[in-house]
Amino acid sequence: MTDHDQRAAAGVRDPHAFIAGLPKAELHVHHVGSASPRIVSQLAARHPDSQVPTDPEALADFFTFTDFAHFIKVYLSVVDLIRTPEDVRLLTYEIARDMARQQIRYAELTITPFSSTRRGIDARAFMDAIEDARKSAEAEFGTVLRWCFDIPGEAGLESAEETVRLATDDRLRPEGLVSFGLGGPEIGVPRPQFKPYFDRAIAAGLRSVPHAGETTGPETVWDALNHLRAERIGHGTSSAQDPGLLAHLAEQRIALEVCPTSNIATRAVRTLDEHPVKEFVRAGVLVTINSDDPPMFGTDLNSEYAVAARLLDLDEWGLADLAKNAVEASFLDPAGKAALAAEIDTYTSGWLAP
Ligand SMILES: O=C(O)c1cccc(C(=O)CC[C@H]2O[C@@H](n3cnc4c(=O)[nH]cnc43)[C@H](O)[C@@H]2O)c1
Ligand SMILES: [Zn+2]
Repeated sequence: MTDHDQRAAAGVRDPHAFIAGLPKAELHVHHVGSASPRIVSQLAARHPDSQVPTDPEALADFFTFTDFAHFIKVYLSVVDLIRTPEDVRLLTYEIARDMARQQIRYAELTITPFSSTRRGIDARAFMDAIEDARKSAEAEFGTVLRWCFDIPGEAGLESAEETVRLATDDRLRPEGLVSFGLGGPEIGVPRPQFKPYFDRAIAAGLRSVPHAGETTGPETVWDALNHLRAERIGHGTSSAQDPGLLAHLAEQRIALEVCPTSNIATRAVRTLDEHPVKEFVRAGVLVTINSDDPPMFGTDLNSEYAVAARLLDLDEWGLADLAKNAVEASFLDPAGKAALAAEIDTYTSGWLAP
């Protein structure tokens, strides 16, 4: 009996092994938020004065959040661990190693360069560090990385100006940069004020991918669409409250970057069973599954696919379709999209072959 026959005979539909080998793309994952305990320990060893614990149990406690504001406070203490271009390079390269272990073939990594340049890292050295890590990671692990530079909105328009400068100055702009985002808290940070910065980024050829509707209502998603010309929405959780918005997202093929465990960890959604991902799918919205800040939320992309399989009752082809949604919504070129979609199909057919 093959593995597949044994599983079928037992009536078992545990998707974990299938997901572990499924080639995947990730579209919503943060740079600093991807620092695993292993990476945090390495950085903390370099900077022993830091507030971040290195012991795994203490770190798990440290990464338990009371709300979104608390999450950002903790996030910034990890930002404080990244002090030199070599820290930036190490973090980026090690993230790619962790991605490759999960069969992530392509990732658009959200980076907040303002947080590093304002802490004194030279902009040129920062760009060289991420690009060096990107090239090494692709050569050594086979994972293709691309960058989304995001404005930390709560840090004000000064941060928007600096981010768009770093993203559009021909002498600085890194080769791997494909998109422009907006992160951090949404409450008290209206999206429309960032329109001029998104206009400049879009004019320079970058794609628009702001966070919206993670911690505020559907009007923030409309603002992201109307003012920031969003092509995908980071989270978009509250879109479920507005049927007209869901219809618009579905019709325009504007993907939602859904991050289920993140929404529970930051208390944006009460329980996984209450997560609106089912409503998105029912409305025909292009849903992609992502991990956001995986070690901080005790998850990884494979676990998020397992959550989606349960919430959406997906079989192997359903999971393959989910993986292909991410390919479709990515900023890969058409040949890259076709190749990754074909790899997903080949893997799935092989897995299900008798
Ligand atoms: O770096 C600073 O000095 C600074 C000053 C004021 C405010 C900020 C931020 O708000 C940084 C927020 C930071 O959070 C990142 N992030 C990670 N996960 C999420 C998420 O789920 N939703 C929104 N933002 C998230 C984001 O990329 C920003 O860099 C910084
Ligand atoms: Zn995010």
